Amino acid sequence: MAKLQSSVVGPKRNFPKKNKAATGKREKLQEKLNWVRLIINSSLFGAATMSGKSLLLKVILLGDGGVGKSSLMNRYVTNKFDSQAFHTIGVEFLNRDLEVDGRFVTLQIWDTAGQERFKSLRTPFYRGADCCLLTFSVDDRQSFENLGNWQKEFIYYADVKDPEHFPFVVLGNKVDKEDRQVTTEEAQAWCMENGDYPYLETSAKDDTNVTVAFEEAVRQVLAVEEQLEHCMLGHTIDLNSGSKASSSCC
Ligand SMILES: Nc1nc2c(ncn2[C@@H]2O[C@H](COP(=O)(O)OP(=O)(O)OP(=O)(O)O)[C@@H](O)[C@H]2O)c(=O)[nH]1
Repeated sequence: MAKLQSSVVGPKRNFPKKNKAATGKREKLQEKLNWVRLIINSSLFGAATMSGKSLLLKVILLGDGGVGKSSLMNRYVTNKFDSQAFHTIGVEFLNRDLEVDGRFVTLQIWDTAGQERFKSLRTPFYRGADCCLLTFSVDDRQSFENLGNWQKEFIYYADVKDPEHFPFVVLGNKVDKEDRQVTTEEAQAWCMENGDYPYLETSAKDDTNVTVAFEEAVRQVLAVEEQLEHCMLGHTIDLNSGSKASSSCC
């Protein structure tokens, strides 16, 4: 059903997680280069726009460094998993075409750097996102406790006008691991309290729920769009009768 379209146009990750010595000149130069490429790339795309017959949706993965954001994106788009993945610097994105409930969608997945030191490199790319995937790792309690900070950071830098209705989806990744520090019930409770968000437990390694997670993101966006369309239709004026059509939702 889904058509693969793997086009890496964002920056590459450049240094191994444990090799701090390699974060010198080369990294700074690479960051500058990434900025230029991303400013060009991001200016070419807008949120929820039509490209040909397909709807272009921008979804963004946020969460602490090392929770598996890049691995989820790569599993979904290229069906590959790298157990020696590198930290992301700034952001990168991949596209994949898919069909959800009869709608053709080009999903533009933006993967961000979770490490605090890259904050200024990732936040400029939040604007225009149609959905935000808040990600933590079930074997890392701190990453779960930081979800609220990620949610706030996104709302602030994406300049979300109506946070209560913005489609967030929460992902508890690395469910293949045995040393869990966060239970399913705790995560579900957080989602319920913070906006009744859908919660999915994923494993980029085992390919558990990865497709389901991205499809859920699309469904959430489409549901919001349908709601908006419904509201707009509700506000059309019937010129024949001279009266305003009734509206109950907006
Ligand atoms: N066991 C297991 N390991 C995973 C899974 N997903 C990612 N990993 C591993 O976790 C590490 C971090 O994965 P990344 O995908 O780079 O994490 P990230 O969230 O993109 O990290 P930053 O780029 O620093 O923000 C890598 O060693 C991955 O191989 C998973 O589902 N299960």
